[in-house]
Amino acid sequence: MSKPKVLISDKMDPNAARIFEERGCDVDVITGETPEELATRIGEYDGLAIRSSTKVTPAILDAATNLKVIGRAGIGVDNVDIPYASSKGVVVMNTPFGNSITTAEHAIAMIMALARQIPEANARTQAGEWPKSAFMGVEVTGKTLGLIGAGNIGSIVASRALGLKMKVVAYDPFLTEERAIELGVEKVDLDTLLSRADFVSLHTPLTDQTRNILSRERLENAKPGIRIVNCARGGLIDEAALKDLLESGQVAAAALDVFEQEPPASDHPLFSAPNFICTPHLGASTTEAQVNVALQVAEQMADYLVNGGVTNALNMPSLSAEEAPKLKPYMGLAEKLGSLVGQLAHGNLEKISIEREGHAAELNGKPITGAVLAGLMKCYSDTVNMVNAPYLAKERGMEVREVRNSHEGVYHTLVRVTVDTSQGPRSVAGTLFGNSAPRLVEIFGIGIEADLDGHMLYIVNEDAPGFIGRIGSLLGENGINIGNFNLGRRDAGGEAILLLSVDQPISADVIKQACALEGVKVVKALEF
Ligand SMILES: NC(=O)C1=CN([C@@H]2O[C@H](COP(=O)(O)OP(=O)(O)OC[C@H]3O[C@@H](n4cnc5c(N)ncnc54)[C@H](O)[C@@H]3O)[C@@H](O)[C@H]2O)C=CC1
Ligand SMILES: O=C(O)C(=O)COP(=O)(O)O
Repeated sequence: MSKPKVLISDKMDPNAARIFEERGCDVDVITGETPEELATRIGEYDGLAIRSSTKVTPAILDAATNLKVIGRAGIGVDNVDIPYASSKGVVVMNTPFGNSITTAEHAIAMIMALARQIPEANARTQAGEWPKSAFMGVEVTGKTLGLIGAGNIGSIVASRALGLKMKVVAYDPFLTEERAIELGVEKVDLDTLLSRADFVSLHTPLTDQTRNILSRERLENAKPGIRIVNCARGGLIDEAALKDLLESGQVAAAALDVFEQEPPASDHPLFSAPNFICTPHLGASTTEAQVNVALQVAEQMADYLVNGGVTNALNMPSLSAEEAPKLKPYMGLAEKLGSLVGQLAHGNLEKISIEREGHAAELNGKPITGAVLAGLMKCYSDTVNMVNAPYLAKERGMEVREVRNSHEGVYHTLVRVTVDTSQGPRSVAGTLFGNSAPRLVEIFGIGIEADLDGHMLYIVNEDAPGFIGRIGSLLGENGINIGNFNLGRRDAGGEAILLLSVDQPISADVIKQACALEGVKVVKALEF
């Protein structure tokens, strides 16, 4: 098998490339390309490792015909179109903790820089002035810091600010009272926060709910002389309003690490505003954080590409490196069962139930469900996989039910897939032989043992003497060699099933001839 290929398209610590190579991937580091250049190149890669500069748009994803995983060496993923990536079956991962301390420290540095006007004092001193009387700072001790967003980074900022003897209030709809007490912060609503805070620091992702959270109106009604720090995302603050309010003095000072448009235009209005300082999206830029996120993203991506392990994915459930090898044969079985149902069932499949029995019930069910759905929907789309299958199923209004039955039946492990069809529920079931070889053991209530592999012929007929000879002759006359012959029947003389594996695809003409044989009810060519 050829090695997975990974492209690192943003500046990343060299440890990332080293880990990819050590873990069995080929890696190219090509940074600074235009979106058009990236679109031309991306088709050859299985993995794309990025920071915030690469924008993974639908156009890039459409061109990424081999892409399986996008790894964000950092936290924010607003530069990746996750719904579109999901619809394309591409896993999106981030490294949610690797740079949080560093970013929190940057926010604290910004607070201190604003409090003492360090950047401007430095610039004028080095320019030959000694402007001692031009600068009068404020102490942070005893001041109130308002945190908008108290997740990983916000919590670290809170602990550092408390160490600086600030009082901390926080607005975060997902912050519980218990967690607020644990953090030593007071949970308040946004208006209260803005009316009480001397300093505000933003630590939310950019979403439809947080965009423009510091709007002109909110800034105008905030405590006069408020100082604002944004080390989260551009787009959270109305930049034009911020400039006006810095000029009027309503906002005493502001520090931005991030801008709505990055890089900002060289004549960005804020650049001429008083008491404004900024850094070029440096929140995560320390040696420690960059080593952390590079190692982590490469480990996670290589684990997925090489072993199927899933960690910190934003669009699929996690699957540990220990679980992945145990689940692999089950996913093979599940996909084949899904595919069998998809090929045999007619009409709209509105309800599907995936039942795990015995050993299978002890495993993480989500990947098994994803694989069944992927197999099932292969009939409708050739780009479906276990990442996008659950999304596609939802889009089609399919009701998916997972059932666990830890009780062991005839088989020590079993996966059963049942769909509701116009003729009532229809189910197929399979097991693993020797814990690794997928085997079909039942179709529509009839016991039959078969390997679902390659070209197959499925026949339902009336159980009567001579039929096997007739079908054997028919295939022989058409030059079709039978590899495997599997039989099952409901009862003697009743409905019987024949599942043959053959060495070549079966033509429509042969199907027609088989349909014409006496006692035949259904004939279908299957492909696995
Ligand atoms: N400047 C830089 O270089 C860096 C920036 N970041 C940014 O910082 C953001 C926060 O990172 P983490 O703390 O790790 O994320 P997190 O997910 O741990 O925390 C985000 C918090 O925001 C809260 N939140 C969501 N919607 C909200 C709303 N409408 N109002 C108030 N709070 C809301 C969430 O409940 C959560 O507690 C990231 O999304 C990223 O955009 C992260 C790393 C580096
Ligand atoms: O991790 C994040 O969310 C960041 O914003 C860091 O961005 P960067 O990797 O420095 O481009």
